[in-house]
This record gives sequence, C-alpha cells and structure tokens, in this order.
Amino acid sequence: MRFSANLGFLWTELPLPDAIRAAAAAGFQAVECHWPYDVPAQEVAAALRETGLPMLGLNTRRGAAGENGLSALPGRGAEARAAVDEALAYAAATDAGAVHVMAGFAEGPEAHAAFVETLRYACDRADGRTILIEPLNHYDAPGYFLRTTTQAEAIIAEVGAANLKLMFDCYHVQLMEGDVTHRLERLLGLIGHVQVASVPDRGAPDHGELHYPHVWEVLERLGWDTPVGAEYRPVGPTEATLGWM
Ligand SMILES: O=C(O)[C@H](O)C(=O)CO
Ligand SMILES: [Mg+2]
Repeated sequence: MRFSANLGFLWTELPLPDAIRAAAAAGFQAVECHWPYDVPAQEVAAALRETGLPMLGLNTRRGAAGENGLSALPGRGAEARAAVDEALAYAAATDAGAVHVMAGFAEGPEAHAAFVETLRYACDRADGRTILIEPLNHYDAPGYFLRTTTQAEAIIAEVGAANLKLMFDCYHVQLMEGDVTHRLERLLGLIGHVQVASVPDRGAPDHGELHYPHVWEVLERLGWDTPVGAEYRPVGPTEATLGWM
C-alpha cells in the first residue's frame, strides 16, 4: 500500500509547504489538502517539486462561516461555479489530479438539481482532472446533502461524465452504511480516491471498529495502487501516530 498525507488534518501546525516536506520525510508517497487557498499556489508547487510528491487533490471552498460547500444550494449557482473555477485553477497551478466539489447543507429535489448542474459544469472544465464527490456522515456533518455511496452512485450515473468519481472515505462509509469492503469491491470502477481513519473517533487507522489490515488486503487484491489518503486527526504530534503505516 502507498499512502497520501491529508494535510487538512496532519501537520496542521506547520505552514502548508513545510507540511509537504514533513510528509515526504515521514515516507508518504503523496499529499492532499482541504482548502489551501490562503497559501500562494506557487509556494505549494515549489514544495511539491522539491520533495517530488504529487498533490492528489483539494476541495472547493466551503462558503460563508457555517457552510460546507455551495454546489447543492439552490440559488447559489454563480458562487458554486466560481468556487469550482477557483479550485480548478489552484489544481492546475499545483498539478493536483482531483478536485472535490463540496455539496453543502441542503436537501430535496432543488438541491439535487443544483448539485447535478454544478457537477456538469465542473466536469466540463476539469481539463483532464478528476472531479470527486464525497458522502459525509450525519454525525460530523448533519444536514449535508450527500450522505451515502448509494446516493453518490445515482448522481454519478445521472451526470454521466467519465471524470466524475466517488471519494470513498472508509470512515464516513462505515458510519453511514457499513459493509465497507463489499462496497469497495462493487463500486471500484466509480472510485477516484480512498481515504481512511479509525471509526468512530477519526484517529489513526490502527484501532476502532474497522480492521484496516483487512481493508489493505482487499484493496491490494482489487489492484488499488494509488496512494490512500490518511485523513485522520492525530492525537499529539503527527510523527508519533504513524506506526500503522
Ligand atoms: O471530511 C472529509 O472527509 C473530507 O474528505 C473533506 O474533504 C472535508 O469535509
Ligand atoms: Mg474524507
């Protein structure tokens, strides 16, 4: 297995370029981030060049305080498209392979239509990049529009773009639907990225109700060879939590 350090959670005490250097020194094969927009993209690109690590992906901006994405918010299409444009530009400047388009807190048919429209816009402009959608669990993100892989699968089919993929975060999937390894296998062709954390405490993937050594075995058997995102909240210094790797 190869792993990507999610710098939205790991080494958050460091400026992003130094977090990239720390991830390389710790043996990660890639990095990914959440919202890097306060850091000039050329500084991030320089740290990526220096370390040789690829940036796998980043998220669209969340919106105003308390929002968690704009793409499924009826009446907010212009802002959602601007957030997509911003994310794709940052991804181009850092050669990031994917953009996670965040849905936001919404529900109902109008939200569904808004999300599909924004995703079509993003997929059309992605210029070779993958667009990701990620179901989030209802404990951490109550009211988030996209909650399950079943819902995501239907949306991917409806949008009908080959570059729209599922961000399969084992932590969220276990909390909402369970049956993680069967789902990985069944959804394999739709999955653009895999992320991990312990369940339910979102710590390092070495304890809790999901047995990750088995998940690694299944991913290897399925031929999954892109780095898996370590998206967990370290308790204490990140370096002290890497025994699982
Ligand atoms: O929280 C997560 O799992 C994400 O991957 C994310 O990008 C922000 O919500
Ligand atoms: Mg995630």
